[in-house]
Amino acid sequence: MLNMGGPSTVSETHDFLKNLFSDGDLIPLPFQSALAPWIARRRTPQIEKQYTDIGGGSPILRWSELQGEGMVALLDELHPATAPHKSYVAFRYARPLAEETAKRMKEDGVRRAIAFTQYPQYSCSTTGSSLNDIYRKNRAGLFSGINWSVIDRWGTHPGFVEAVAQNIESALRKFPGDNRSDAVLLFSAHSLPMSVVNRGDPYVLEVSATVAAVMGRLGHTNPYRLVWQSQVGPSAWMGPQTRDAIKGLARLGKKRAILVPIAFTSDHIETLYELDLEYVKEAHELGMEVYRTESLNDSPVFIRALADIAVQHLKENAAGAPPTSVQMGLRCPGCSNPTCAQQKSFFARGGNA
Ligand SMILES: C=CC1=C(C)c2cc3[nH]c(cc4nc(cc5[nH]c(cc1n2)c(C)c5CCC(=O)O)C(CCC(=O)O)=C4C)c(C)c3C=C
Ligand code: FES
Ligand SMILES: [Fe+2]
Repeated sequence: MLNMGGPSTVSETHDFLKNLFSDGDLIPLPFQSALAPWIARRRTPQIEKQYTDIGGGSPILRWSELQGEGMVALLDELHPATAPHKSYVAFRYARPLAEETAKRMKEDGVRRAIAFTQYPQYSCSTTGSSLNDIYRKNRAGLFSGINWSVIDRWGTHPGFVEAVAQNIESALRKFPGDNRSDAVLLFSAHSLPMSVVNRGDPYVLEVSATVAAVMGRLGHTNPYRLVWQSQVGPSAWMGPQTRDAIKGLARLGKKRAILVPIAFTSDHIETLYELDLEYVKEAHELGMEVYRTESLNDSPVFIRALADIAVQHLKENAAGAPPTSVQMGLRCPGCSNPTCAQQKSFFARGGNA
């Protein structure tokens, strides 16, 4: 289960940021190995405060383990042909990193693994970076003997869409029935630099597809927009920004909105800090009544969806389907990262198969 991870305790924040700013697949910097520690050190106090304010760390490891355990328990029932199943978490920037996971998999004698991204929508900066990481660690011998296949995206899977829709419906019930339908649904996803969007990264399209599927499932009961949060630094990022959108809606006289985090499956500082402690509060000051939908966290509908996605993948695999999706084979038209090409051909061969 691939994801970026987060510092489980406040004191791990610096290492998390150092790993993040060292990732050339996410943020290519000149003199990266010198600049990354410097930027990380400078940002640490501010980000440490945010993790302190949300309860002393990121809950992502706890949620990932719970989701993984729930998923494999269902998998043993739904797909006994490949049982027993076991889930491992591999984070890109926090413990457990791929090295640690590789070691545990080796100890357990794993021969067959699915690299299952926990980002619903594909971006080369997220899932792509995690796959590049596994590829590099494999080249260094850490995953030797393991055959791989990949679940690279699942942003329109009906079970995932259902889990999000149910959380929206319960948030909407916080408004009295007669003014529920004028509440604006603001789907909010982590933004991307325009340089990445313009390289041809599929994320913006895929997040839009999730939003369209969720609105279809809800029967278009409410007006909605897709907005983008958490941009960092001075360059141009995908917009409109979530904060500006809320201000704009308040200016237009809108009184009610629901914020829907749509590109991340568990709580993190963006939901618990940025949305809850900043934007919801600011909206109230502007006279709006705003709630946020629950993150998927321990949603049984979501855990069932993860199992269903894996079962579908295993069945297709048993029927002779290739180890990666057709879509994963295509590099961004503007890609100049040689690792992307090597990684794609490695996984298309089934890893070490
Ligand atoms: C699926 C969501 C995400 C995409 C796409 C994404 C792209 C992306 N991010 C940065 C830079 C930073 N991101 C940071 C934190 C961060 N990013 C995501 C998700 C996505 N990022 C999350 C969930 C988090 C926070 C973890 C948490 O607990 O909330 C940070 C560090 C925080 C900070 O210093 O402000 C940076 C930096 C880039 C450049 C990028 C696309 C190229
Ligand atoms: S950046 Fe998208 S494939 Fe390389
Ligand atoms: Fe990010």
